[in-house]
Amino acid sequence: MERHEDISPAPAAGLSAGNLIELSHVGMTFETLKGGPVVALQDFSLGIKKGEIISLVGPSGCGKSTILRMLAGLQKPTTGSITFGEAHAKKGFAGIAIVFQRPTLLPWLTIMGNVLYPVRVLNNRVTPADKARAQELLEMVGLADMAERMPNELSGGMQQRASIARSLILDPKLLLMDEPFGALDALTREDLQLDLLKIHAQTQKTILVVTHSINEAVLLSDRVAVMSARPGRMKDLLSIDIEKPRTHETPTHARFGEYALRIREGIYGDRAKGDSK
Ligand SMILES: Nc1ncnc2c1ncn2[C@@H]1O[C@H](COP(=O)(O)OP(=O)(O)OP(=O)(O)O)[C@@H](O)[C@H]1O
Repeated sequence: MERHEDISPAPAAGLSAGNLIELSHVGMTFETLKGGPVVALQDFSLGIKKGEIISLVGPSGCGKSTILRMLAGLQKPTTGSITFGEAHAKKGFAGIAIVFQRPTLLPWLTIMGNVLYPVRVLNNRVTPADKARAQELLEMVGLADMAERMPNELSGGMQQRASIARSLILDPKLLLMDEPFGALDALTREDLQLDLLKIHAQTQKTILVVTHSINEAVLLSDRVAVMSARPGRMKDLLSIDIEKPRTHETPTHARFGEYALRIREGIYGDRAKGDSK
């Protein structure tokens, strides 16, 4: 619970208007035992705006998870700086929550117990108001009737919904999602993507999503940050101007295809046009 210790919260006054967090010329070099230094990230700058969904896409190994870990306070950049505003103003780790690719629910607790777990850890007790809030969140993610079930009684998609509910229980300012739907089948994945958009419309959370899927990035995002191969740098930053609410039909819009192609070009260069990946 001390994971933010090594990144001092800078005053919110250091942030540009509308930004929740800023990464400024961030670099990360890992020292390895045998292979010498690995430059994972170089000169990466990004302002994350309050209330937006922003995706990071880029080739494997370009430093997406490293950025996420730095934002979570689990790693410190070797160069540059990260300015945290109100995301760190909350008690302990409560300002930032993470959803991983796997649901990581505690198997010995009910779904309600899992959603309430961060409250129990933070406050050492759970109040009726906390329980009511947990039930609200379970309703929001479509699990209203599942509160007393055990995790192994739920499908993978339902477990991931529960972990999204759990991530919201402390009302974080920033929600970090690391390939959150990567382990799900295609249809379940689509459902959860659209449900995440509904949750975002209701909560207006600031959400950063790491994804390997270009279509997922376009569907979910207000902006997409495209990264180059390692050492990861910002290659392109697009605003996705497609109307909301987005639906199952959104990917059929011409503009959706144009954004996807531009991202593909950012990642693959000229190869993108003849590339069916
Ligand atoms: N602790 C570490 N020590 C040494 N190298 C590391 C360490 N963590 C990450 N790296 C290297 O840094 C680079 C970026 O890793 P990172 O996991 O951030 O990439 P990524 O874009 O999330 O990859 P993927 O899309 O495959 O999940 C990779 O080359 C990785 O091998």
